[in-house]
Amino acid sequence: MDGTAIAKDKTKAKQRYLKRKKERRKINKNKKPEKSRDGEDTEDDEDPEPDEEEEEAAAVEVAVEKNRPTKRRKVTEDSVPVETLAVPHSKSPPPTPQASEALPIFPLPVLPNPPSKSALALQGLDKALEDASIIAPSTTLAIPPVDGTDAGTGLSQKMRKRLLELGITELFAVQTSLLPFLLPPNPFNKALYQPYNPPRDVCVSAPTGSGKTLAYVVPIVEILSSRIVTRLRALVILPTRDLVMQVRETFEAVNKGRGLKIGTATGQHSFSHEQAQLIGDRDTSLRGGSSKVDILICTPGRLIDHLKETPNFSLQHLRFLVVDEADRLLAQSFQDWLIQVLAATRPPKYTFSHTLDDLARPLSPLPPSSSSTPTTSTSTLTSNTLHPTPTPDALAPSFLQLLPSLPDVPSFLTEKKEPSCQKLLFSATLTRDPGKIAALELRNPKYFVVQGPSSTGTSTSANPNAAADDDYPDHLEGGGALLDVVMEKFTMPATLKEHMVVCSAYQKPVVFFHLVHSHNVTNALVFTKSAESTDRLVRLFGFFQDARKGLKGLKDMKGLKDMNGLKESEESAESAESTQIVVQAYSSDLPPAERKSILEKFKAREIQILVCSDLISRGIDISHVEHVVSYDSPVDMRKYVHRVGRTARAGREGDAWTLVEEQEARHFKTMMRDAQHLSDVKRMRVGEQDLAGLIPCYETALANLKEVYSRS
Ligand SMILES: Nc1ncnc2c1ncn2[C@@H]1O[C@H](COP(=O)(O)OP(=O)(O)OP(=O)(O)O)[C@@H](O)[C@H]1O
Repeated sequence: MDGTAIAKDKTKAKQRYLKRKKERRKINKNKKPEKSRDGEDTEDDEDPEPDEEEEEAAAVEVAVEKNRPTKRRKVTEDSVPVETLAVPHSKSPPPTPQASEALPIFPLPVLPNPPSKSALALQGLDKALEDASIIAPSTTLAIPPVDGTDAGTGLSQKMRKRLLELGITELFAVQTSLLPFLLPPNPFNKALYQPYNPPRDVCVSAPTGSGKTLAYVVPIVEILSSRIVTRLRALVILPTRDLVMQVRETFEAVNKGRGLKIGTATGQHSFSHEQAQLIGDRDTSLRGGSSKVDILICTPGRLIDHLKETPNFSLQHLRFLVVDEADRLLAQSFQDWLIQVLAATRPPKYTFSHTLDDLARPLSPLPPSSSSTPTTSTSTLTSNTLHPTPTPDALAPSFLQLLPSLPDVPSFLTEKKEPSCQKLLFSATLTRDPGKIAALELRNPKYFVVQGPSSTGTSTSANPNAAADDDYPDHLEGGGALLDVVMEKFTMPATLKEHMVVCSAYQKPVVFFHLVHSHNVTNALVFTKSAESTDRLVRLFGFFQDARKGLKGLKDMKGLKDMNGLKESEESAESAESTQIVVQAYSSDLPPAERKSILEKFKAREIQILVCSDLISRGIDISHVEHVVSYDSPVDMRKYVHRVGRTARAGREGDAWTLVEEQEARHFKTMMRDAQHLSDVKRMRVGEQDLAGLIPCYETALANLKEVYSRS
């Protein structure tokens, strides 16, 4: 706007201002204006002439207003009482002229309180989890006498007899609930095939060493014992070979006298050797498959190899699919193993329009995307394509559609049938990741959770009076225990004692030696972060022991009793000299046969300390393990739970020691605090005076180790 325009506007504004003033004066004259008693002018009594500033303001207002789409009034916070904001317009008293001009004040934006972790955890909670059976870890149930009733356990006389022979006199918590569920009284629900009323899937979360293996081995043996023809009816998938061997032993022990055939596939033997163990007929094509085993225990990699390349290897007859250490296996995407396994348990989406040639074709180990691509083959049954049709019992009911049939005549053959495969998932740290659980395509899953008294709210019967968590919905039974499950607060064995020692990196090996010599930490599993770390610690320990022996020899030779600086070392050497501790490395670098032999020696107590990486942190069950040392502290809570769970199994006592380097202490404590577990881990202080006696031998061992590494 140029100067002339502003001047014009200024004049117009002034004229308007004067006009309004004149009108106001007229009105005031008519109203007989009052002078205040003290002579001050009332509000309306203004200067006869607007001063320069007023004019300026009026001019600027005009200029600004021209650019505004609508006129707005400036409202200060003080101008309208806050309370009026809460009153709805319709109910408020007629506004005063000033109040009516004011716009309501809206509260300043503030961030809402963040939802609590527990509230977040419960969002979108799976219905199945809401209905979980929460079992107190202390629950037990005596095995009913062989000649009596099963007392609701579902166990047959034969099974009760066998368990008692194995020294099992009572059922552990997880078994007390799972056995009756998997072995219901109704024989139809125990049938090998249940095409019209398939069984519910099961997810089990129970602490380490709480007897999950028997909880699935017993029902599988019970139900499969009714079979007449051997078919592959139970598939157990585990993450490592060592676990496969261990679970096989349990199956063999329970199956004794039942005649079920048990096989393994881990890649320990040649592929053709395994094929010969698993499949009876590899030459003819059999739509129903062929199996020499009733139960197959395997690792996922080898299983996929057989699905792809072993003729007549079929999962159509599966009654049980067990995924043990489920969270670990679900984290492995190896060859999409899960998708392939699930697809192989379902019938391909074929129509009834197959030629008999289709039936004569070799059984494709993996039907091409069996669930997703329907075949397009058309029916042309001619006499020269006729082959002997497979007997119906060779096919599982849900696969009967592979038979040539009479599509226009509704019959039991055409009625929809579900695969009878019941999925059983187990872990001490079962995942709650909805994506991973969804990938399993569970059928109406039932959760069983063995959970200790909750620290977060109302709990299992073991702690009914615990304070309720505010965020916890009332309708959820099991109270805070379920919240703990959802928030992955894992339950530890009640008989486990946990300790942590914070030390410097330099001190760590000697703190370990101190634990061995002063706290009798033998019959121990020691976890390191890598195979290399395992190797270094074992060598260092060897040099340390040699140095102590040397020191003892020196003492004997010189008859030294009070030699300055050596006294303490001598004493500690003396205390350990009687027991030469055998320490052995166990790592993935070793060939399978050697690993097996080392484990056997450890079980036979020929080795007192086994140093290993996390290779055997899951599932391995060695009853005499009294101590677990996390020499390198675990990076996450799951690892911690599985490591410490190698001791204090089946109700036995055990100690877990975690050596935490100073710079890792914050991470470790935060991890424990987040899992609401920090208060359960007792801090043990190891002072310099505790280590002084060991330092000379440690220094010697370090020097020797350095020399070895500098040579290689
Ligand atoms: N009812 C029982 N009575 C006595 N011992 C039992 C009973 N059930 C299981 N056990 C023993 O308890 C030990 C631990 O069982 P198991 O290996 O099945 O634990 P788990 O729950 O699978 O542990 P992890 O999560 O570490 O794999 C085994 O030695 C097993 O033989």
